[in-house]
Amino acid sequence: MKETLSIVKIGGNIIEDNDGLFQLLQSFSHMKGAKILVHGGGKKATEMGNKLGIEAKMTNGRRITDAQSLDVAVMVYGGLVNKNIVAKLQGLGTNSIGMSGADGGSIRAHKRAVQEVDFGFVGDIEAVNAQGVFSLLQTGFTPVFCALTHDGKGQLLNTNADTIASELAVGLTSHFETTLYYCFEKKGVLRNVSDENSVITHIDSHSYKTLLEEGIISDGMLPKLHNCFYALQNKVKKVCIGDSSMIRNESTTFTTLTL
Ligand SMILES: Nc1ncnc2c1ncn2[C@@H]1O[C@H](COP(=O)(O)OP(=O)(O)O)[C@@H](O)[C@H]1O
Ligand SMILES: CC(=O)N[C@@H](CCC(=O)OP(=O)(O)O)C(=O)O
Repeated sequence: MKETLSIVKIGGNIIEDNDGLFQLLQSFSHMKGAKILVHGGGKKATEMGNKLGIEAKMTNGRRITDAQSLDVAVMVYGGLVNKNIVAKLQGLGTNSIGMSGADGGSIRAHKRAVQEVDFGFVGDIEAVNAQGVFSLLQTGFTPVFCALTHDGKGQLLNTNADTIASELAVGLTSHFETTLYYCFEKKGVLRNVSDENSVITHIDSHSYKTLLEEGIISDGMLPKLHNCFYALQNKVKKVCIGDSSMIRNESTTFTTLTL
């Protein structure tokens, strides 16, 4: 039987909340077995960009990344956010190691072709170096991935952190039985975004389609759900969306996805 692997993705709003982030990292530290943390930081990048006079442009939950925005993304995701999380996890006794997709050639991508929208330096993932990441896990490291990939020719690219998490989960199914947790500030996918208690506890491919048609899934929720189903279609064992109580096994109210 394969060993289990938990991949936890945390989003921008958790990262902005110091206490919430620390609580989440504590819970993550207590998780048993092989694990990987993937973080975003979109909000922080927008905030830093604003301070530098670089305005954020988003389309369908994805950032249009010109050369200046890419610099901000590299500084914020690969530097500020990643290194703070790694240091906090070290403080909690988890031997974490900060990773971008360029480190160890772990995630190669290509610059997205221009279609209706020119996303600039946004990377679509081509390959995950599962063997390399597996070796880190076997050595006892806990990788902490930021939202950056590389094209193998020297260019860093900005890739949505939800996508990084699902591609890692899929890539590592060759070595592990993988569970993917999307942690954000809400209890799960909500039927009504302004009602915290309207959690949809189960979504399958059929209800997903209906939720999209009804416009219940929008903004940042679009790439998240897309990535959940991509993972399930590619042998990831379990996918859940919820707040940090989900990974503490304290809450039964979160969203579970099935095909
Ligand atoms: N049906 C929905 N349920 C929950 N959140 C939703 C929904 N539709 C849109 N959203 C929005 O999506 C946001 C989460 O997307 P995003 O900020 O990209 O996630 P993350 O925090 O993981 O980066 C929520 O804060 C919420 O405002
Ligand atoms: C291409 C693209 O959209 N990249 C994302 C990467 C960061 C991210 O995913 O952050 P959250 O998880 O906090 O949203 C961005 O720059 O916003």
